[in-house]
Amino acid sequence: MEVYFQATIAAIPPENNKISRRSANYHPSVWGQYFLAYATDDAKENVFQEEIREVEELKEEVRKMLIGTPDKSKQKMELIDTIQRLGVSYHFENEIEASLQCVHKTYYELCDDDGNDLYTVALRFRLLRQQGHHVSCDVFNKFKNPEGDFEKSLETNVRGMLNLYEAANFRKHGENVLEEALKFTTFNLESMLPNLSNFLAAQVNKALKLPVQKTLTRMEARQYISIYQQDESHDKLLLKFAKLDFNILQNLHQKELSGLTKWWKDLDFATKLPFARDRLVECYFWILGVYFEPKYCLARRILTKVISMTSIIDDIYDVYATLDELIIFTDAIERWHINELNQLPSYMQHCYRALLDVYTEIEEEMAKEGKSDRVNYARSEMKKLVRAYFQEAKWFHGGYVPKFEEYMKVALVTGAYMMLATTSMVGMGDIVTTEPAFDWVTNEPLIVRAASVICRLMDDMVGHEFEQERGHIASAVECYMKEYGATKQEAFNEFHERLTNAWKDITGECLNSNAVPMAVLERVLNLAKVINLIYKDEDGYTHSGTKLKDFITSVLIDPWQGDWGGEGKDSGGDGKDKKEEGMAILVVNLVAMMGDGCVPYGS
Ligand SMILES: CC(C)=CCC/C(C)=C/COP(=O)(O)OP(=O)(O)O
Repeated sequence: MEVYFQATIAAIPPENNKISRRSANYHPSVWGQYFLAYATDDAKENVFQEEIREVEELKEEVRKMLIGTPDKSKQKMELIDTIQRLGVSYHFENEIEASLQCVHKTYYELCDDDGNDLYTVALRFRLLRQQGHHVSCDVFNKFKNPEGDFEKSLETNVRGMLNLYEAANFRKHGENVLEEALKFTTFNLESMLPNLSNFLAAQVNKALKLPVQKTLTRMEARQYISIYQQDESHDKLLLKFAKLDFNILQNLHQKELSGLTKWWKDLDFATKLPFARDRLVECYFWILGVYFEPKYCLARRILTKVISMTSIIDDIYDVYATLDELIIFTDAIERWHINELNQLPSYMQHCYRALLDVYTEIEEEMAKEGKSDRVNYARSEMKKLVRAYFQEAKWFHGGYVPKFEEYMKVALVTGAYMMLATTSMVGMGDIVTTEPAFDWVTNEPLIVRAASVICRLMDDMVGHEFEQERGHIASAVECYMKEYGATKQEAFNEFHERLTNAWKDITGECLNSNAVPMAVLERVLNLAKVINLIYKDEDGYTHSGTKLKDFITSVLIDPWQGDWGGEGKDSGGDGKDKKEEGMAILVVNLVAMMGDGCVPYGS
């Protein structure tokens, strides 16, 4: 590595006194210090002991309901699906896994018994694949006529069609029957949409926009609770439990975010590095998509700090720094030692110190569990990322447009998903076995490459025009168009195909999880889901005042209001006012309730 940097330094002229810098004019933070207000308050927490007891009781009732429903029945499948969509399945992981294993063992007989009940066959298929169990898609062939087309009679079966659509989204490569099913169901669901009741139309619309395969648990819970309570046959107890649990998790997350806001405020990047995106809350939401469960609070805190630092570093490389400064900065990160500080310009010093501090803190945390060796993997991935940032900076400053594959080789790293996938495992506790799991993830397994492809292509498709205007390295779009003499539309068509393939790769890898546990694969899958949510149609992270602000409000600010039984309403509207309405601040002592060793930040 050192030889590489010496050679580069020699080729670069000395620093110019008149430095011309780019600017991206990023908007300031949407949130400022809003979440500081949610700091832990012991006095308030004690007030809600009653709610804690109630939720615990409801949880046990739901558990009984789950255990009491026969494993192989259609009712059990529906109950599991509802529990998962309501966002409460993390309480019943063992019960659900045991039940689905049981179904998996007799899968083909069960599908035979279902006859032509498409709804149940498709639901079972999806639930099993979602859980990482491989089952064959041949079970759908029986719904085709002798000509090889799906039966015409299915076209009026909305619920069957909807389940087949959701199942088909869990296809891997080479599953033609599912390819056909996806086309068939998408076309028919779109055509029947104007004639459906409001209740069904809401479900179909939601599925067409985002299939279950790509939904994030907290976002899905927020939306599905609304849908479920409109279903006349809904279970009141389950609905109440889902709403209360949503509020409790929201409260835990608010408190975590309060602690992180304090950390961010003290760093004061907004003043010291005003050219950079100030997006702590958006970064926390990103990582909340990766893991929301209380047991991952340490992992969440680690990864939020790392992604927030990455965002700043990305802007240093992409927007502000001169190439000369980047040479020294890249070298300093490679050496990773506080002694490097003095040679850096003062704005870089601030970032460098904060970066080293974050990893030192992680190391100290992990040492308590005897797992500090994991941090070496994370640090080395950060160095790899920064080397790739530097490579892109050299391309930009040299006016070089790489060939498409040459670009992708570097840009898959600069998307940061390889680094984040590795770092996501650091704080996950004993589910990760240090050596095999970290050796696996740092060797760029297919699932991590596929998530990186999704990240890079989605980012470049929505961001390339804005970036080119202010001066930025050629993106995948420009590289592809230049190399192949293609139009923008042709480039986009190619990228859409690559995105579809990447999702199939991810599904396939989740069904072959021999190398690492499903809990680890899920983090990578979730990273892909987050970029898909935030970067669909626009760069919602950089321009975070619209779409992403609404997502954050719905998951992190608006609680569910009273009337837990049936007609409870989605609070909507201004979260701050609602927050002050009593139940809105469900200040619960989560440490006591979850009993999982989760310590809120700062305590
Ligand atoms: C996944 C991570 C690290 C998220 C943090 C924020 C970030 C760097 C987003 C991509 O920004 P960008 O569109 O400027 O990225 P790039 O410069 O790589 O195109």
